[in-house]
Amino acid sequence: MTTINHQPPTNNQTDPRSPSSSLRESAILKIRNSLRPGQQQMADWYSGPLAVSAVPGAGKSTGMAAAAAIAIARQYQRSNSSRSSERRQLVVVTFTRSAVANIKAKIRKYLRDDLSLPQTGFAVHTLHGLALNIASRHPNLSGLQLDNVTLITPTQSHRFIRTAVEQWIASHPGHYFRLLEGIQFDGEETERLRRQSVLRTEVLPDLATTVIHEAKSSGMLPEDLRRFSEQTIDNYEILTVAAGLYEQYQNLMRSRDFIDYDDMILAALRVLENPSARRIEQNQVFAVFEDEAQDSSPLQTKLLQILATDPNNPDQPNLIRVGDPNQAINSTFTPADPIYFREFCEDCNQKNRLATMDQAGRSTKIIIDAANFVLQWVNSAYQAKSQNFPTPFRPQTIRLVDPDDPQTDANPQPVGRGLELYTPRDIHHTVQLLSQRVIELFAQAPNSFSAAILVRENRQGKWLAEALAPVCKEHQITLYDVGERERHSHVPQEILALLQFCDRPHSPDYLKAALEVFVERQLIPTQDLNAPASVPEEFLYPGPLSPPQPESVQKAAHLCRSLLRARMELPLYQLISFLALALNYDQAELATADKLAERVNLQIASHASMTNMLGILSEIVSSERFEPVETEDLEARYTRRGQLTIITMHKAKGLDWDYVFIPFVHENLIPGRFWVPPQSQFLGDFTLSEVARAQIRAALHNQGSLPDVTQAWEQAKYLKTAEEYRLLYVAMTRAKRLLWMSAAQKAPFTWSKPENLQASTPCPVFSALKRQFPECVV
Ligand SMILES: Nc1ncnc2c1ncn2[C@@H]1O[C@H](COP(=O)(O)OP(=O)(O)OP(=O)(O)O)[C@@H](O)[C@H]1O
Repeated sequence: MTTINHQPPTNNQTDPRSPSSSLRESAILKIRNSLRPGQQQMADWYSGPLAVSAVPGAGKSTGMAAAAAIAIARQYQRSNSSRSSERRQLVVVTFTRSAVANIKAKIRKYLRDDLSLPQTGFAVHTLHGLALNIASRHPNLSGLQLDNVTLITPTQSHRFIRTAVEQWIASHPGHYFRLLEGIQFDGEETERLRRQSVLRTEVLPDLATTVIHEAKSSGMLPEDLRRFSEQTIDNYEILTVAAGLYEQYQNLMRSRDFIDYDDMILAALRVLENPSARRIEQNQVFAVFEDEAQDSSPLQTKLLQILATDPNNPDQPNLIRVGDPNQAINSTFTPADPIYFREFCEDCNQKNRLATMDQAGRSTKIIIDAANFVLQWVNSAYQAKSQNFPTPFRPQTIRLVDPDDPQTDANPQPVGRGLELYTPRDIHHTVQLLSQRVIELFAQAPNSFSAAILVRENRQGKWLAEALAPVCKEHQITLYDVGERERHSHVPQEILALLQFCDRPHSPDYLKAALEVFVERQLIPTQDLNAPASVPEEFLYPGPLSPPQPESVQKAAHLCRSLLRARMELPLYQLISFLALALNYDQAELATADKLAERVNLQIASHASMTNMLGILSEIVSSERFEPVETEDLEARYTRRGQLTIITMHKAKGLDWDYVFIPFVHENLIPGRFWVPPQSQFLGDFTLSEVARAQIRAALHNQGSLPDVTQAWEQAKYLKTAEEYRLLYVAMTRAKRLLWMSAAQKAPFTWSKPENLQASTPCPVFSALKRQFPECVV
């Protein structure tokens, strides 16, 4: 472990003779002694940059809260002794809103109970919250008039993205035609219509959303992208297309006073470019502590670095960044890239300012052994395959804590074998084995343990929740499906899609969007929707001469016609409730739909028309203004004792449970692979969005010449599988006493059709675990 060169500042020191200061010093010492060595290094920080690279369960959050409280106490002393009336504060930044609440509570507790200080002198924010704060304090510089702007999240189906695509197509017929031709095309009319639908509603919106986020949150403008595009040669000129889409989107946003999350960061940075505003902001802050630093994008990092800089000592930002590059699980869908945090760690290391927290007390020994094994196995498998890419994990071994560790029951005793590896016959057998184990565990001590099932995607969770419900009911085990709660947020969007279709059934886009909702709700089988959507009339009302429709298409058409009939027959105010029933919503979703209906009907009461209804709903769907603010402490809700939580691996990050079940460790999902959907294979064996993303990353990381399409696609595939393995590592390290994993011999190929079972290969590292830990194979 590296020792930090932490030196108390000499000029501003407290008068050591003062009784209150020596009391405070002993309180600080007491907190420090309650920390383990790595955490103490954080607590010993006085100034300058410090990187903390911590393994899972090392106590990052705990250490950061203690270090923050100590830093605040020292700041009090400093300003008291200099008799300055100016109070600078500590800014703590973390990734999610629930983590904000958690850290805030911990810091307050240290200040109140241990240090007898007022619970002030600090602020905890998410990065976006911090940026918004700065931007709104200086509206003239940031250009953000908060009363006027509307915040949006540009998803693929967002109307701004769709409009940007349409506008780009209209002004770039040549490029568009090249895409339409793809790798081969015989000019056949139905195929042309189908390809148009794929490009307009799938490929280009996907390219736009990916590129806009990737480029924008790295500080790239459309013209930067255009400049980079000159370095690439490919038939479609993907980066040029991407730059065009980005430009259209920016124009739209600007003309309507809309902003996205990246704009918030950019707005704050604009403020900080101004010397006097920068000074004002910097003078309010004495240091910045960042948790989960592996998840920050380059612009976010820049924001923190500026804010943490003391204008009187600009070379040494007072910045602690804590993270774990091995838990970076957002890089394939956000521009966060563990590369940046790794770089910060290396920089700090050269200055002897890297602390490594490699001891963890969360899990029992065998779980730690298993996680270490996975890390090494994956790294060596990758090294054997290719030397061209960095290994998925930073080599780092989790160590058990010392015997005198402050955490009570650190590295607890295992329950059962601690690690249990199952190979059920099929997923129904998985449910049987899993429920047996759950019943046994809950019977032993019903309310004293926490337990969770971690799934890779919400559809698995939904299926499991249904399969487990009867058993849980019989044994009075509370089942909490986190995904179900989230599904409610889709209600307005789904209702809007169906209403738009009812309003204009002959629009291919609206028809397709409605069909997508049916597929998502599993009311019709998964199918290529572009074909029916490109000929709405023939699809809805096939004439005697039309070619016969396959059964899946007939079912879809039937469903669509029933909606249109309802539109004709029902009064407007009943429409939303009818659609909710047609979508087979569960109780809670129905309640959400009712609430929505009530709200919409109230707003259109004086002018009840379909147009007004659609207007109000689009507003609700496309702006974030209406998003319910989470007030509940979600982390506590997810980890409640005596409850079986079903949660995705992504959401489980940062949390832990006594028993963790990971039931579907199959190769097709972990590590999975990128595949090109059949409908867009006419463009080639790659996706435009992933190629563009890899090229932008290469440009950002100054990797010399940009990769061509084949190389970029290879890089994208590498990034994806590397990240999936990190996700598995995060999932495994959530367990304290029992880690239960399984890979059934038969599983669905896709979880949109869980009933279609086929022979399924386990994730390769699962087989390796079985060989390495034969005593754990059940
Ligand atoms: N010094 C300590 N004394 C007592 N308990 C501790 C200490 N440090 C950490 N813990 C406990 O260890 C567990 C893990 O801590 P924490 O959640 O802070 O880890 P983390 O490093 O943020 O984990 P991860 O990165 O895996 O999310 C928690 O239950 C916490 O209460």
